[in-house]
Amino acid sequence: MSDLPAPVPPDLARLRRTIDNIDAALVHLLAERFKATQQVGLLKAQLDLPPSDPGREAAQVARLRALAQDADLDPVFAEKFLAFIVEEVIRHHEAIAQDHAHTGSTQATAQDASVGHA
Ligand SMILES: O=C(O)C(=O)C[C@]1(C(=O)O)C=C[C@@H](O)C=C1
Repeated sequence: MSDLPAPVPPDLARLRRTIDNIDAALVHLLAERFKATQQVGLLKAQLDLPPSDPGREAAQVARLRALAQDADLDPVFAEKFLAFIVEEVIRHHEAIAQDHAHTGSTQATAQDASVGHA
């Protein structure tokens, strides 16, 4: 019996490299999305708008479900994935609004956030 790890079959290794590339792209895409929503949170706090917008979310869900269907992705999964992200965004918006309420101003402007200074 050897302690060496079992060799990974070439097809599995190739597919895992593709998966790793896709996961990296997802991380970068999510980072960009959160940079944009950070600016939205600052704007909403400055304009005294509520953190969540159920009408906007309903439109996003309808659009993503249709896109998912066209792309052969389970629309239920697409909806859950969006809800997971939006829930986190709303938590961020609430924290920014609280900060704004306590200090009288948000620590960064939406413009600062757009160039990565937030
Ligand atoms: O578009 C907005 O108003 C946002 O705050 C962004 C966002 C999103 O992450 O897409 C988050 C919360 C809202 O309920 C709707 C959408």
